[in-house]
Amino acid sequence: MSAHDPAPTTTAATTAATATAGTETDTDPLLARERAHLNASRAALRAMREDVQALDIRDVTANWVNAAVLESQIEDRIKALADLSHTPLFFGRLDYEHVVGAAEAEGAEGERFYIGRRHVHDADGDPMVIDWRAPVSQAFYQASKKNPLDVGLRRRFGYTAGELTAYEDEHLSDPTEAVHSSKLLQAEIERPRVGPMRDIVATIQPEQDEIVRSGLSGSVCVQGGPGTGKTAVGLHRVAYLLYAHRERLARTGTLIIGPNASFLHYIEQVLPALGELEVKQATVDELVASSPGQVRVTGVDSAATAVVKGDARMARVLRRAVRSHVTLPTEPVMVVRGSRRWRVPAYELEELVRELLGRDIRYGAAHDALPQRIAHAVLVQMERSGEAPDDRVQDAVARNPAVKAVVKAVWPAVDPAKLVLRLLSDADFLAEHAEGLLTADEQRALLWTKPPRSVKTAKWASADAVLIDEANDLVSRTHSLGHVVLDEAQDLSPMQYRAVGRRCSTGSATVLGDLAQGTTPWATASWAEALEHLGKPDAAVEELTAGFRVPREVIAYASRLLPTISPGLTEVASVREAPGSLEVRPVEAGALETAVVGACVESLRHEGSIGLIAADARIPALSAALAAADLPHLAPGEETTAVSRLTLVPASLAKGLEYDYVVLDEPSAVVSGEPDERTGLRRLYVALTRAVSGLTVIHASPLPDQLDTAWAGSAG
Ligand SMILES: Nc1ncnc2c1ncn2[C@@H]1O[C@H](COP(=O)(O)OP(=O)(O)OP(=O)(O)O)[C@@H](O)[C@H]1O
Repeated sequence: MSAHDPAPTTTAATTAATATAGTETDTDPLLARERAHLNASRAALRAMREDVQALDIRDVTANWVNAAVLESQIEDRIKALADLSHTPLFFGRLDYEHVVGAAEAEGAEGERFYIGRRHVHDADGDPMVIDWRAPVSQAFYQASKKNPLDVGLRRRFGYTAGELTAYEDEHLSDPTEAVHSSKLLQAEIERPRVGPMRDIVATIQPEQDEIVRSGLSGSVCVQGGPGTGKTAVGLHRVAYLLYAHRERLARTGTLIIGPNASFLHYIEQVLPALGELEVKQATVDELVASSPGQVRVTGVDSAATAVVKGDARMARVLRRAVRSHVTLPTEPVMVVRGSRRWRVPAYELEELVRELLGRDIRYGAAHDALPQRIAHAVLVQMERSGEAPDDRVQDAVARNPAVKAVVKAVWPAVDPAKLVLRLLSDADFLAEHAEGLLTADEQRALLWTKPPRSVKTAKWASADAVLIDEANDLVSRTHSLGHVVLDEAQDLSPMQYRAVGRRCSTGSATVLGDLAQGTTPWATASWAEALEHLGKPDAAVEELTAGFRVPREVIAYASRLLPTISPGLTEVASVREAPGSLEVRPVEAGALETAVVGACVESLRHEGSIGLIAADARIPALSAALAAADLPHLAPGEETTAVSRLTLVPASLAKGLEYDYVVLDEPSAVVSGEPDERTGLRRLYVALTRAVSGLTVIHASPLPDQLDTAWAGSAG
């Protein structure tokens, strides 16, 4: 069989796709040819690596600083050129019907292309593998029978233990060939999930690809139910943007924001596996903690207080409070230089101050500009009286003690942390600036019952750090990055959106989330609102509805909660063909832990990772029960390995994570662990949607009505 063999391809494809190494496929000449290309590509990659290793930089660098920079660049390149045995060099092939035009081909010529994670060329510079992000590769993800994009053949390759063992062909321009679903995609989705998150380059779906490749200048917001690939899409989008706009983003920077450290740890391998080593990751708390003059967070707010602190109206309160430091001058300023005295009258100073207030520049920038403005007024007088002062004179006047004194009185420096401290401790000061914005109750919720003595001794909560960050930005502009990916965005407060928005004010953002998974008291109700706070109201909102994680039966069960927790949201349509399993087991009150441990033991008989998810308050009891049964377990974020596969997951940390088999302990405890029922049910929805292959729910207390009444399945 050859690439252009008229043999019935569906059969050939199916046979080939399901074939494994060591079977008759070893004699398949086509597979042999593809393996030969793989070996030749590997050899070419080795040669590329050796070329870089052999580089002698002694003659080209003028000094040691340049040499050090160049050396580290070379080291990175050597790392990027490593041939990783567990990541195949290419995963697909495209045979175009015609030679591809120069614009799309970029670094590749001809009509046949092998698509892989990186570009590989032979000794003559001819391409052997094309980067998946190159324009010519896009058809691999987008071409269809309906719109073949000039692709005659799309071939997907299957690997077993690093060996090329299977392929699957689609003759897109052949009207007689039936459309069939990809077995390799199914195999990839169903592969056990041990270890950190993996890349999905080989199987990105068309609707995902559109988001991945959307331009750098626009912001995108993706709403998608659990397991629809939002995180995967966000990470691949970063990889794509770095490829398409490498120089610009190297200058401006990219950042991925996730909900907590264990989640960030779970996703941190994806970009390095795609050759991108430079992307930073942070939580919102870490982000604001890194701004200048920040405080140490040691306190916790009540939900009611945190909601007020996170409300966008706080930005206006802070703005008023910052600007309240400006007082209009009532006295003239007298500058003495040599034998002469120059007087700027109060009304002229007032004009300067009013002009700066009206220009809406940052408070700190105006503070820095005012001395120069006053000096300019003095210079005008000097010129009028026949002197010819230059810039140095203006600078000297600006530094004159009389000018400094008037600036200090009129436009004093503001310390953001001290300002927030005063707002939260001084009822009159707060009332003055919150008037017409916050109710008396809201103001009371903000005030510390026992005001701290100083910034250092205050028990700052994380919402306070966000307020300080806002105040910081009112004083001096926050540095903006080129692109920010914000994952699990539904959980941010308006003030947190503003904090993230500042970090991409001159760049763009990818916002990923699911309104139904919002579990903070301030979780966003609509994307339009969230994007407004982020400062990207024009971002395109896309929806992903195909689910790649949760089996059909399990997602259907979890979706019974949707009408209560997020009416109007589309239920995820699972693309998983394997049926998966769902079991709901009621047990006697005293037998809960034993039943849970038993379910973990059963799950461990399967391949892959196991997550035991429970209400946070239940974790100590379950940890003890696992220990008593000699079942070692990990904490979320700790990497599962072939020997250590069971993780005990507090429900509050389950978001974004996934396990092959999930045992869910006592759903009603997960719900009652939250301040209100809707948040509790949303937390439960998150917990119910972490399973890739099977979910066992164990309960001693009645299940929430939404799950129970509608459920006529295998309970018991
Ligand atoms: N096109 C794809 N091919 C193969 N696997 C995919 C694809 N898209 C997503 N997946 C896999 O599906 C799983 C869920 O993806 P991901 O975690 O990105 O979903 P999510 O929408 O962020 O979920 P959640 O809302 O629960 O955070 C992951 O294992 C991911 O690798």
